[in-house]
Amino acid sequence: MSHRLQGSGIGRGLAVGVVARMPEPLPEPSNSPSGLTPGAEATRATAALAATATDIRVRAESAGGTAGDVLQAQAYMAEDPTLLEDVEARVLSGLTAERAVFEAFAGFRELLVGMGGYMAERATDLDDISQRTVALLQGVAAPGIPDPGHPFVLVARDLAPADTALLDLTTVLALVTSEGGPTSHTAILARDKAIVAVVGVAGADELRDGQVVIVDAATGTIVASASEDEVAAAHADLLERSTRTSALTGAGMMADGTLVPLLANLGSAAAAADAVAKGAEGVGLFRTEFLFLDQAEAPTVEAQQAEYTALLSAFAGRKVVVRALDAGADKPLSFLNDAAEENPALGLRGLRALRANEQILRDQLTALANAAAVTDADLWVMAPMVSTVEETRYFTALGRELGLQTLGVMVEVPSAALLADRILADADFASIGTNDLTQYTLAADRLLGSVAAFQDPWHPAVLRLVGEVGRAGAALGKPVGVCGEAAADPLLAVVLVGLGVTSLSMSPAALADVRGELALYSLEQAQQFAAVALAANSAFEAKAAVVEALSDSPTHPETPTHNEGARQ
Ligand SMILES: C=C(OP(=O)(O)O)C(=O)O
Ligand SMILES: [Mg+2]
Repeated sequence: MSHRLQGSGIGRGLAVGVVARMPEPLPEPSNSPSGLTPGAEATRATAALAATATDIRVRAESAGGTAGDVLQAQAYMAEDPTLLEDVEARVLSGLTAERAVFEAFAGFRELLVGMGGYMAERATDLDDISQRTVALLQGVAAPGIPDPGHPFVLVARDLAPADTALLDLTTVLALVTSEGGPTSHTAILARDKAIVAVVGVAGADELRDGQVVIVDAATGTIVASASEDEVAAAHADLLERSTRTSALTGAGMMADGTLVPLLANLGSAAAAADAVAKGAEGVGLFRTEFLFLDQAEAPTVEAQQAEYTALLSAFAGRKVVVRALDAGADKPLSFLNDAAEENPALGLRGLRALRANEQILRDQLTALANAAAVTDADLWVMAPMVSTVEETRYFTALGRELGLQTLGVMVEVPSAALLADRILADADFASIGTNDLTQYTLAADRLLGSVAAFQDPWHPAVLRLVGEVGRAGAALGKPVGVCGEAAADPLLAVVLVGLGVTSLSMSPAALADVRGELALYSLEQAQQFAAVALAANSAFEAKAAVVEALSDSPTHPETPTHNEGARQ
């Protein structure tokens, strides 16, 4: 008999296949004393860690894009001086290199897990480095992706970034993990590679090799030991999805011709070409954090200018929205966020941190103005985590002083949404960050698995705030975008447009699905769906009510699956 398991779905794909489990980790290295000198063990340990870092870098280069960035960050972990010192100290106390690496990484892992949230979700990255290095020292193969000789659904406790980044999508139909939250690297990479994935699945440890499962990311469910009828229905669903127009390109447009520009969220200029190939009409959110990560101090104006120039050159004649550095909370930077805070998400982050270090902001805006002057893109610059009208005035005035023309703010805090009419009187545009807006509206840490159920942008409280901003934008004739994950949910994207949002920005992998869904409805229908969602009492009810409303809709296909992007 089939039964259902539940986790957090990444994307909206569907897959049917047999389970192949990731092999168990290597056994713990023995802690009997070393037969070699401490010096010799130290050399073995250092060489093995360096080789692991090099190996991960090679994978980073072959993966490229977001996966490459994630792996580069993991390679830095393998070279972390504090960890190396810890390993050396353990070797000097008489341990073997294997045991010293194992213990040092386990200690650091505990520290990260204790910190919770984003840091805790990096624990898998550390485990992976430890396993690879110990395997290297023992001369055995590191546990890796299984190869059963046919396509399969990969089931694992969690996957290391190196493994997720290099998954062979011709054989891995879907990914199911028992650990990891929606912001773990596994989830980020799965989203980026459009892998059908459900993470944090309670009971996934019971799934066995060869068992037939149906993985539905849209609902976050796994049907285990699926019956023949269930498998047949899933195959019919897959067939129906494959015939849908999921690879549309061209301007984002509703059925009545209303244009809704579909833009890309990017983290590096190197990702621009892929975004253009996937149909991005421009960039709706360029996250500049990566330029500042792993640095002892902020990059120079010249270094930043080179990156911004490369980005703008890839989008000549198109809109590119760059966000000023958003440091703090889940993205701490040593040179900006030095004081310990009890509640960093409510602390000196985003524009607040920049204001406390104004030279860093001035340098960044100068680099952007210089890049805009030598390229033909339409550069818009926005501030992160703005919560007051006064902050809006500060940012737009400073940007204008430094030569920038189009200046806006991110609406990520309820206060900014509620006063959107006053904020948009000063700002040229607003871009709603639904990830943070949901976190702050529902008072639920966006990185904490235990409150993940609250972190749902379908919640009518969040939608009401989006509607406030949409209304203010329409009254003042100012554009209002959405660049949080909500924009990548095709059905929610339609609702957002109905609430007055004028452009949507998302991971390039999501563009085709959103474009296809928008094309099914007129603006008037989107407004009706928005009204239905606003009238609900919960995120679940809001979505269910819209699904019901659209099934009555004349333009919708007969089977309202609205969950494209299936693994086919
Ligand atoms: C787009 C957003 O910003 P980030 O995810 O980078 O905080 C958001 O908060 O929705
Ligand atoms: Mg944000």
